[in-house]
Order: sequence, then C-alpha cells, then structure tokens
Amino acid sequence: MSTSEKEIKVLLFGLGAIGGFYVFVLGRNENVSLSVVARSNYQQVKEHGLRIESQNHGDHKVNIDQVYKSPDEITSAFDYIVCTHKAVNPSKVPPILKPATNDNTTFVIIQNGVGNEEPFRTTFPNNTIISCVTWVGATQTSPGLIKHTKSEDMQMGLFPNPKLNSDLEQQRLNTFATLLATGQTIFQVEKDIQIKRWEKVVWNAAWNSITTLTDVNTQDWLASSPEAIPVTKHLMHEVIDIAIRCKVPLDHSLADGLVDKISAMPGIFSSMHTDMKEGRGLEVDVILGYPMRMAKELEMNVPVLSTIYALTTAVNGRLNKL
Ligand SMILES: NC(=O)C1=CN([C@@H]2O[C@H](COP(=O)(O)OP(=O)(O)OC[C@H]3O[C@@H](n4cnc5c(N)ncnc54)[C@H](OP(=O)(O)O)[C@@H]3O)[C@@H](O)[C@H]2O)C=CC1
Ligand SMILES: CC(C)(CO)C(=O)C(=O)O
Repeated sequence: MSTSEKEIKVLLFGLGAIGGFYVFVLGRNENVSLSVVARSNYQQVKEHGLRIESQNHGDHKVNIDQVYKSPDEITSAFDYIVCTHKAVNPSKVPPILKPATNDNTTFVIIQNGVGNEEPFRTTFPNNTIISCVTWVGATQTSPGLIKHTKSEDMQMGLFPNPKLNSDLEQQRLNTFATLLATGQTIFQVEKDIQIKRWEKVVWNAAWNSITTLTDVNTQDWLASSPEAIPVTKHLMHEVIDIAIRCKVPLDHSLADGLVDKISAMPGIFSSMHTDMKEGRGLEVDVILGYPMRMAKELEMNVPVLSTIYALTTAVNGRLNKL
C-alpha cells in the first residue's frame, strides 16, 4: 500500500524508548501512514531506520513512512498524535504541535504522571484526548535501537471533552484500540482512566523518586533499613489520600499490593533514574508536583511526599544546570 492510500495518519512525537515501542506496534498496521518526530536520534533514524529488540516480540526493523526533525516541518493535520516525550515541562510541548493538527486530531498521551492532559486541553480545547498508562519496560540503548523487556501492558481511556459528542470520542478511542490490537500489544480500555493514572503515580512517586535519590535498585532499597518499607508505604498512603480527596476512588490496600508486587520482582531502577544518570531533567512535575499542588490546595498534611518532592526537585535543579 502506498503512503497516499493509507487511511489513518498517525504522528508519534517523542521517539525514545516508549515511543519506539509504540511505533513498532502501530507500524504493524498496513492502513496506517506513520510519521515520527525524532530529535537526538533524527540522523540515525532518518538514514538507517529504527530497530527494536523485544523479549516478547523478537527483533524487527520498524515500519516508518516519514521522519521529521520538528513539527514545524509539517504542513497537514494528522488523525492521531501519539505523545511519548517525557513530561519534564508539561505545558511547553502542546503549542509546538499546532502545525500537525486540526480540530479532528486526537491526542494520545502515553506518559507517567497525573495532570498530563491539562496543558493539551488548554491548547486544544476542541480535540479528543486519549490518556494512557503504560507498563512497558524499555530503553533506547543507542540512537535508533530500542530494547524492550518482557514487561508489557497498557490501560487507556478518554479524558472526556464536554464540548464533543461522546459517540464521536468513543469512536476515536475504538479506532485507536483497533490499531493497538492489530499491533499485537497488550492493553485494556478503561471507563475511568484516572483511577489507573493515579494508581500508577502511587507506584512512580515511590520507586522513581527513591531509585533516583538513592541510586540503589528497589530490592536493595527494601533491604537497606527497617525504615525503608514503612517510609515507602507512608508515602504511598499520602498519595492515595490525595487521589481520594481529588475524587479518584483508590483503595488504601493498593500500598501493600504495590510493595508486594515490587518485592516479587528483581531489583529495578526507573525511567527517572535513567534520566538522572543521563543528566537529563526529571518528570518531577507530573509524578510528584501535581499531587503536591493538589495536597496544598486541599490543605492536606503530607510530610513524606513533601520531603521526597523537595529532595527530587533539588536533584532536578542540579541536573537542569548541567
Ligand atoms: N522507559 C520506560 O520503561 C517507561 C517510561 N514511561 C513513561 O513514558 C514516557 C516516555 O518515556 P521514555 O520513552 O522512557 O523516555 P525517553 O527519554 O526514552 O524518550 C523521550 C523522547 O522524547 C523526545 N523528546 C522530548 N522532548 C522533545 C521535543 N521537545 N521535541 C522532540 N522530541 C522530544 C526525546 O528526544 P531526545 O532524545 O532528543 O531527548 C526522546 O527521544 C515518560 O512519561 C515515562 O515516564 C512509562 C513506563 C515505562
Ligand atoms: C518501567 C516502570 C514500570 C518501572 O517502575 C516505570 O513506570 C518507570 O520506570 O517509569
């Protein structure tokens, strides 16, 4: 099928570890015309393409139709823009995507954190947003090479737009779900994706910040002192309390469940730890900052979250000066 015959135009913005994985998945759809915006790996991907080595899917060269250096080069609108950049400066990216959009463009946000949708809704008030929580474990080990572990799952759902017809939004969600199914990845469609976003942020607020602040993996952290587990659970309970006050119905049993889950896994680091090691800015705002802001607005006392937020923000400040 030639590019002009393909029916669904998809742009992926943020071609790193997670972006590389989902480009691979979407590229398995013959009817998708697939474009990417690549930055540090632009030259490599433009000249030699993108490769994935996946413990679940095998080794592949990824099908990409068009590689852009910046959205400024784009002159027509896409049906879907999949955003897999790190949310380090959440409100900076949506405005730069404007050349690739019109009111029919659906945004698909695949990022850790909470509150990620708000800057997209502010910039694009007439558009559909699909919000996704991924449990894919992946790293870009060299420009244009994505290594994917066995970890693979995703939950997705609408960030409903009261200005739009709900059938239209549902249809856009269903179409994207079909692309993921044809791409043979694991996912579930959720009625209330905010529950999954906050559940994941309880996980990330703990493990991403602790691995970054200590530079030890999760197993070594848990065994490091008798305080490690109670402190971690205290932090998780504070984030759960904030979610509940924000009317997202989490259950406090989640904290025990997440500690049991990590205890059963080999020691891992996190995407935030990778950023720290690479000297890049951290996703403090969406993982710790948004819950912190909500806690302040609601006049809640969250001593462990405040401490972890202050320490991680200091590390982020140091990295931003490098
Ligand atoms: N990696 C993982 O295992 C997991 C990650 N996540 C989440 O997924 C999201 C993506 O993470 P991950 O793939 O690891 O991140 P990476 O750092 O590997 O990839 C992000 C990509 O976005 C690009 N990018 C960022 N800003 C811009 C910009 N302004 N213009 C063009 N390109 C840009 C980066 O380019 P450049 O290389 O030039 O910086 C990079 O290629 C994050 O929210 C993360 O928390 C969730 C679960 C697991
Ligand atoms: C891969 C995983 C699930 C590990 O906690 C993650 O979300 C991250 O590193 O940000």
